[in-house]
Amino acid sequence: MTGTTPANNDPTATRTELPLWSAPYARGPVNASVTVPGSKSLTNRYLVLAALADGPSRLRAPLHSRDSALMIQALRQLGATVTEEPGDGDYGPDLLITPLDPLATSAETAIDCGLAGTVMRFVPPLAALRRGATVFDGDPHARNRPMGTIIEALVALGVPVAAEGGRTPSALPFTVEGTGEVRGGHLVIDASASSQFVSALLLVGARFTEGLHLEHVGKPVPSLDHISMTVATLRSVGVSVDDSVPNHWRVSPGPINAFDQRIEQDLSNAGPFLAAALATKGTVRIPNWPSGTTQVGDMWRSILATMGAEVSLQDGTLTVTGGQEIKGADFDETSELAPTVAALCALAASPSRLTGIAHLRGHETDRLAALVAEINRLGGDAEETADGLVIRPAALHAGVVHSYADHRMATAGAILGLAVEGVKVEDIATTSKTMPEFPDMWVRMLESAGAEEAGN
Ligand SMILES: O=C(O)C1=C[C@@H](OP(=O)(O)O)[C@@H](O)[C@H](O)C1
Ligand SMILES: C=C(OP(=O)(O)O)C(=O)O
Repeated sequence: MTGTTPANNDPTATRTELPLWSAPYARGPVNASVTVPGSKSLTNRYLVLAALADGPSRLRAPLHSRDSALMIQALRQLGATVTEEPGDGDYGPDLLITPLDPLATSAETAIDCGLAGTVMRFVPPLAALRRGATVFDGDPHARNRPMGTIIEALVALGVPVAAEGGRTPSALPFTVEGTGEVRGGHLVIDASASSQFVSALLLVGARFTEGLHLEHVGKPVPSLDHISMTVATLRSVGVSVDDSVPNHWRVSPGPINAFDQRIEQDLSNAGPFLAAALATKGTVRIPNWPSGTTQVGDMWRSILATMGAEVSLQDGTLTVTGGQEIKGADFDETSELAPTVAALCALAASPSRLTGIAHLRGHETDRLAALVAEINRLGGDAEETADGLVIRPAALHAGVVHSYADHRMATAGAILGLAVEGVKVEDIATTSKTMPEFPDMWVRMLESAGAEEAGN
């Protein structure tokens, strides 16, 4: 089910005709309970660790989406076994993983990274630990995503990485010549373009002969919560990580324990549903909200309260009720939550400023340019700054929201459509990157709000 996504995320390219989805317009307040599928970030981290563990592992309630399918396929190609068994969750089977054998030599294999940052950043260091050549490529736009740091890191670790013609690449596609062993030690990188460079190296560091002392030098690393998640995930499988000094991470060499792990639901993907409470002045409840988590999506509790919602977490259920109006506000470092926050800001009664998100230009699309273009196409007033966005109140009108093969642009369009009649979202199926169920879940949530039925 890896599928393909079209190349419409390059704003300068000729656009391909894609289906338009009539976003449901809410005629009244939504009142719904929503259970969200498993976390992409946790699923793909635990999949990598399972492939390197000292025995078979089980993931309970994992995500099943394009990004997790691409990761599973990549691990299978590198020699791990991944099978499914019925699970007890709402969203598909559990996964059983038998680790790969690093010493087994296998034929050259070509891995499709799709548009998944976790696959294109996390898998090349894993390929370095196996004997043989692994070719990496992905969707057309994947070739524009920052990759230089991970390539340079592997080369510095003594792992040959080459592009066609033998030159050293700075982006996809490229070939990693794995030797089955990496010495590790002290490695200096610039991870200012993506936290995933740090996570990718930490995830495999325990399997380097000398472990890894990773040091970041450069502008600040973005999305630090995702690095905390990597560190917590590693510790949960017995890996010793010292992150007590800022910009230094020390991973001790040693085994990765096999595990049986339940995956939390994806709190970032809970965002659009919670946003619906504000956009429709209704109530949305999310059961099984974790009491402690490293997911950046836990920030919804403070973000949505700042925007005027009533937010409570009781007996594990997060309840969000929208106020009379959405309040604009200033938010720093909203990471992958930013497109959802920006959609709410475009519906707000006062101005907002989002800062600390310059690196979103290297996400699934240039998200800053895409958000400005799409909010303004509906009559909004959004402007790009050096490191974020300014969004001022404006009366929005019907129109098409382009999704640029970006799941979070598509869900941002759906949020705008709740409050603005006549919004059509291009290629809603692109939400399959992390939430293939999104269109059905959205329509189900809106049954409580007298919404028009969605359709093409
Ligand atoms: O490690 C991860 O799972 C992620 C890290 C972040 O990447 P960046 O640091 O590139 O923002 C985040 O935006 C992405 O959605 C998932
Ligand atoms: C940036 C994102 O994804 P990726 O893991 O592909 O970087 C995202 O999901 O918002």
